[in-house]
Amino acid sequence: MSVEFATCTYQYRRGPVVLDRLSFAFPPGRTVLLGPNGAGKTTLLALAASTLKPRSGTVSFAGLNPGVRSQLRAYRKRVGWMPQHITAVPGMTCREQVAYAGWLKGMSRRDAWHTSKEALGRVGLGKKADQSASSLSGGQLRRVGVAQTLVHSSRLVLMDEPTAGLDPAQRATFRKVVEQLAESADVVVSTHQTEDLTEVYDHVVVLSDGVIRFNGTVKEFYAEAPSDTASGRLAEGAYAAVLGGGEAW
Ligand SMILES: Nc1ncnc2c1ncn2[C@@H]1O[C@H](COP(=O)(O)OP(=O)(O)OP(=O)(O)O)[C@@H](O)[C@H]1O
Repeated sequence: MSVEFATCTYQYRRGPVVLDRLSFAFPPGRTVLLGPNGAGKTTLLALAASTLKPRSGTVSFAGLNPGVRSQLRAYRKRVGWMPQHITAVPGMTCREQVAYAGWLKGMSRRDAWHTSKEALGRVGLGKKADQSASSLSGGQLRRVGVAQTLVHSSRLVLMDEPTAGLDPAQRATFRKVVEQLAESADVVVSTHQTEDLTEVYDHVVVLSDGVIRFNGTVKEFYAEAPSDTASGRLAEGAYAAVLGGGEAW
């Protein structure tokens, strides 16, 4: 099972056509979505999260189409979305913020409150549960963002540039979170940094100018690198090759 786009077109009101009749399915498992700035990664993920609606074509996951009114709620319950910028809700504790996200996804208050503690524990913030969300560091706030996707037991978790601005230690923690998440959900993580492509992922998708340039396993992706590429630079070499030798960012 995976999220599928069928001849999807998306254009911002006063902006470019970002996706033009795109037909594509994210593979199941752990996928990293690579692409330069402006490639359309956020747009693609926001369509998958149903926060944007395609101008034409359909998005579907688990047999549900978010464009059909009666299926939207069930769709959103299954799909967790972590946007690029997580903001602390003023006056809420971490636990309240996570529980609130669950309630917004249709959980009862009681269930959302109950599972919020566990979700925070899974991202290593159990001890901060009763602390004001506004008092957290940027990296900790992102972990709250991850907990918000865990609270309603998503089957698919979409994360938009979750590692931007994280230090190396926080990146390492994030990789563990992805590994844990993948035990119960498919995960798609977008980034424009090839160093985020680690052994944690099974698949690579490269998007550029709204077009899927590559969709395959990590091994297949590395094979795109020129044969004289040093082993430590395979991701970088493959990315440049897939983008046609253009700038990697
Ligand atoms: N709200 C908007 N209104 C108009 N144009 C937009 C809007 N949001 C994005 N765009 C344009 O759509 C295109 C795709 O943007 P998108 O944010 O999806 O790319 P991205 O790959 O996520 O980029 P980045 O890595 O920089 O976040 C870009 O040309 C961008 O300028």
